[in-house]
Amino acid sequence: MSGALLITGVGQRIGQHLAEHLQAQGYQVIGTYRTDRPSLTGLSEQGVQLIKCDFNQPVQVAELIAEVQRQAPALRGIIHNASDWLPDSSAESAVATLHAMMQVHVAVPYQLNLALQDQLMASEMADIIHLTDYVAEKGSRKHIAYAASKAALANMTLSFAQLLAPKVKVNSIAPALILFNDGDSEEYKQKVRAKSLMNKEAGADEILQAVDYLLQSRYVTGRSLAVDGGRHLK
Ligand SMILES: NC(=O)C1=CN([C@@H]2O[C@H](COP(=O)(O)OP(=O)(O)OC[C@H]3O[C@@H](n4cnc5c(N)ncnc54)[C@H](OP(=O)(O)O)[C@@H]3O)[C@@H](O)[C@H]2O)C=CC1
Ligand SMILES: Nc1nc2c(c(=O)[nH]1)N=C([C@H](O)[C@@H](O)CO)CN2
Repeated sequence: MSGALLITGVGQRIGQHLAEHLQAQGYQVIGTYRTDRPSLTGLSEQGVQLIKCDFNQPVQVAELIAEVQRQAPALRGIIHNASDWLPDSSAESAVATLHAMMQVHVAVPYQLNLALQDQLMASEMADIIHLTDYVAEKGSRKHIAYAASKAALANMTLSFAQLLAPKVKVNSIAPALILFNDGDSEEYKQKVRAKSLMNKEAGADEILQAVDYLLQSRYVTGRSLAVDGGRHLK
């Protein structure tokens, strides 16, 4: 396993797990982060190239693109992991919520994919992986803007797969209940676990295994890999 991989949102949880393990596999991970966290020290010591970027700041996104183009003239892949899970807010800030969801889940992935396509094409083989969500196909009563933005991201998988084939494969991974958040109550955890046939919190390794499968494939593109414990059958 080799080549430069851009992973967004590596400061914690799934993104951190992906960065640590893909760097250990021999890829040169370029990881974006927004918030300074103790985890970043370990990633840096492991050799991950860290770039601070708030996707709500256009100048910082432009600087990120220029820095990736400098560091990786040939880019093995982009994993769009960065995300905010905002609940729908009160009416007065509803548009702000929708804009925030579309910015992090749609606008920046769209901008990065277009701006870095020459670098992806310069790699012997390349992958784009969009981290979407089971709710992209199902909807969500309490995260309407979030789910709509993930559905848009899933649709971009179809478009970019057609645009960049055959040199660059483009796929989605659609998770459900991979990691709970600090502060989730036992009552909430029990309720959410019960939404899937497997009735469990999957763990970040399930996403790493899905990423490994897609990076090693020479054929799968334009598809969404569901990692959701059979939630669609409950
Ligand atoms: N956890 C789960 O059970 C599920 C996760 N998913 C998807 O999997 C992916 C990983 O999930 P998870 O690890 O829980 O994600 P997190 O909620 O931990 O978010 C990942 C990172 O995204 C970064 N981020 C958020 N907003 C911005 C922004 N405006 N600019 C730059 N970075 C930003 C944050 O960076 P920082 O910390 O540096 O501020 C954060 O650490 C996400 O796309 C998520 O939607 C889908 C279904 C289930
Ligand atoms: N960016 C994030 N997206 C999502 C998260 C999260 O923590 N951050 N969590 C979920 C949950 O798994 C939800 O599906 C059940 O609690 C969904 N997306």
